[in-house]
Amino acid sequence: MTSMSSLIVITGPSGVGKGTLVEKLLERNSSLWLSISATTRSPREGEVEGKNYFFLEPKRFSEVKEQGGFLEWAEFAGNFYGTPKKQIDEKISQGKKVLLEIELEGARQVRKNCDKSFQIFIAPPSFEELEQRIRGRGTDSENAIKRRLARAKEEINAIKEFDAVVINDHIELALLEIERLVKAS
Ligand SMILES: Nc1nc2c(ncn2[C@@H]2O[C@H](COP(=O)(O)OP(=O)(O)O)[C@@H](O)[C@H]2O)c(=O)[nH]1
Ligand SMILES: Nc1ncnc2c1ncn2[C@@H]1O[C@H](COP(=O)(O)OP(=O)(O)O)[C@@H](O)[C@H]1O
Repeated sequence: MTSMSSLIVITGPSGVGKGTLVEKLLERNSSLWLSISATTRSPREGEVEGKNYFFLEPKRFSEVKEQGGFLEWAEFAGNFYGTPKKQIDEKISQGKKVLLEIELEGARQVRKNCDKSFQIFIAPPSFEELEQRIRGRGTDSENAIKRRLARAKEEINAIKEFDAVVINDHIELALLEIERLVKAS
């Protein structure tokens, strides 16, 4: 089975439910491993260093970037985000499927630079519902919400670039669909 993908990329607009879906996927599938990204964004209430992100000062982020420490990186809504290279090869060689929950530019870099990835786009049932979810989450400033919604339009326009699209309407149905795709990838 040479066609198996060990890198699963999950992309989709902010507030669509990526974090919620990924958390449940990890609980239910022990063969999945989530890559923890580095970011220059400030931690939200309840976010934990090393669990949600590695929170880095911009200077430190640049150093890691210059040293080639990121598999991919991108700027999103005024902050930098990157996937640390360390551990990814190790987890793949242990037989894990590695999940990357990243935005569009990062997904494009992975497509270009990595041998084989399977890329899933998570779409909202509607733009209105997306806005309600971001606002309902209650974690972001009005400015951050506006930037995320503007970016969401560009991301949704890139939907055709992805191997599969899953609409996150009923969460259990979305999870089953992602699990089916991951198994088949
Ligand atoms: N390219 C890239 N994007 C990332 C990485 N980590 C997180 N992201 C994306 O950055 C965007 C913003 O993430 P975050 O600030 O946590 O906000 P949220 O999506 O609104 O919860 C999301 O689309 C994430 O998927 C990474 O390592 N690389
Ligand atoms: N299928 C769904 N139906 C309704 N609300 C959802 C669904 N999936 C996630 N949510 C809610 O939407 C909000 C944004 O989800 P989150 O996982 O933080 O999104 P993302 O990681 O894509 O930014 C959260 O409040 C979450 O509980």
